Formats: sequence, structure tokens, C-alpha cells
Amino acid sequence: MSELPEPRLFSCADATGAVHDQGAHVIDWIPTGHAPVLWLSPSTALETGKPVRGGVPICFPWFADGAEGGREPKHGFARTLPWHVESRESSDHEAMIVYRLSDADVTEPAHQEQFPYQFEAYCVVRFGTELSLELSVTNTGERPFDFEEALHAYLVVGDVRKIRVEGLDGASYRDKVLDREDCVQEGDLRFDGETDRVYRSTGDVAVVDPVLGRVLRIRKKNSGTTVVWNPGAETAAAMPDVGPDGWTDFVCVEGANTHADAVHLEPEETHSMGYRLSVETTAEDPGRPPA
Ligand SMILES: O=P(O)(O)OC[C@H]1O[C@H](O)[C@H](O)[C@@H](O)[C@@H]1O
Repeated sequence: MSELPEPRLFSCADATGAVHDQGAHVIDWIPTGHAPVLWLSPSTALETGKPVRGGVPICFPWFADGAEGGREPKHGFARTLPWHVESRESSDHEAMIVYRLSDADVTEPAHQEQFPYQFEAYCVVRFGTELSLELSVTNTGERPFDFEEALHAYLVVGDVRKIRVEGLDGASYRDKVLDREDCVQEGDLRFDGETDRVYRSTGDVAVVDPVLGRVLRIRKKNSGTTVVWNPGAETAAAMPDVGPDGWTDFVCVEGANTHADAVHLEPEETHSMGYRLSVETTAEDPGRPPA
């Protein structure tokens, strides 16, 4: 293992940002006039071949250990492979980069065995008043395949115990902490410990943060799954790159297509999933007790 090269830095009138080529992994986005939006663990490994804890990891071609289970590495090989820069452009109000990964980059036999298909993936990242990521996958081979994907964003929050996530009311979900299928969300989602839920939901989501006085809005495109994750105190304490105090500082709200929403591609077909993030300052009283 060697140290990761410095990330690529982006700057325009409306934002700054940073991305590692490994995993096409966005690690920073600061819209002008706001505090940082993406959480990055201060103790994350920044080494070739190791996942980075924070930012927006790309999970592909499977999520966790895959729809049928048993796949490795967790969340697929794309997040630890170096992606290729296809193009980069900047204007006054937006900085943009296009990354590309294909089956030719998958050199580990164990990875090839688990996903023996020809594909081409592009990730277009735009830094501006919004952070926008679009992951497109094309089947460039002669056999159909299924894949899972997630844009696994780590969002900075003032205190996860005081936020609420709106937009999932009524959605069915799998609770990975309780190991229960077919749960249904009632009202807003709040956090008082380990939370790991895979929602069937195409809708937009808002993270209302009374401590930082802001709302993070997530707009999804072609995404049937929203994953919400926070490790809680106990699990976090056992994770060296989160630690006993780190878990209150972030929540993951992920745009995804997993399990029943896995994507099927016939030869020459393309699927694109979009994830857009924006910030609004609010006047909500930080002392307001939870409803
Ligand atoms: O530790 P990682 O491989 O980065 O995974 C972090 C988390 O990702 C997702 O949100 C999953 O639903 C969780 O079960 C998992 O713990």
C-alpha cells in the first residue's frame, strides 16, 4: 500500500471541492457562504486500495455484500480502483470533472469472477451551488447483467441525535440493525442509536439540522433505493476511522439501486443515476425540542 496522491482541487465563484481519482471519490464540497457539507473522517486511511471513510464513496457493481450475499470487497470494487479522468471544465459558477472506469480496469481475478461482464461507467461530478453526481453504466458486452449501485454520501450534521430526515414517510424499508424486512417509515426519521435502513423510495429527502441551522436537500434521479446509515455509539467505537465521538457528526443518506431495485442491462443499454445536494440556511431555533 502507498499513500494516495493529493486530491484534485476545484474552485469557482459558487463552491470549492476536492476529489480523489481512486474511486472517483468526492471528499469535499463547500458551497460559497456555507460550512463544509461532506464529512470526512480525520483518521481515515488515505492509502491505495483502501476505502476512504467519508465524502461520497461510489458503491458498484454491488452494495454491501451484494443482493445474494457473499460478495467481496464490501460495496464493490469501484470505490478502491483508480478511475480515469476523461475531461475537466470550469466556468464562473461550476467546476466539473468526468471520470471513467471499465472492465479493463478490473484486474483482480476475484473481482473478475464475481462480475464477469464488460461495462463502461462514467461519473460526472459538478461543484457549484449544488453538488451533482451522475453515475452512468453501459453494458458494452454481449451478455445481459444486473448490478447494484450507491452514491454513499456522508453529510456533516451538528448532532445526529438532533436532526430529522424528511421525505421517507410511508416508505417501506429493510432494517439491517433489527434484521427485519417490510418495515414502514412513520413520519420523519430521527436517530437515537445505530441506524441502517434500506428504503424503497424514489423521492427527494431533506436533512433538517437545527444545530447548524440548515437544511440539506437531496434530489435523486433513477434511484429506487435510499439508504440511511449512522453507526451509533457502540459500533462507531469499534471503527478506528469513526471512533466513540465521531458518530454524532454525520449521517449517510445514499442514493442507490440495491436488492429489488438492482439494475438490469441488456447489451448496449445504459443506466444513469443522479444525486444532487444543496444547502439552505434556516432560522429554526436550535433549542426547539423534537416534535
Ligand atoms: O464500512 P463501509 O464498508 O464503508 O460501510 C458503511 C455502511 O454502508 C452502508 O450504509 C450500509 O448500509 C451499512 O451496513 C454499512 O455499515
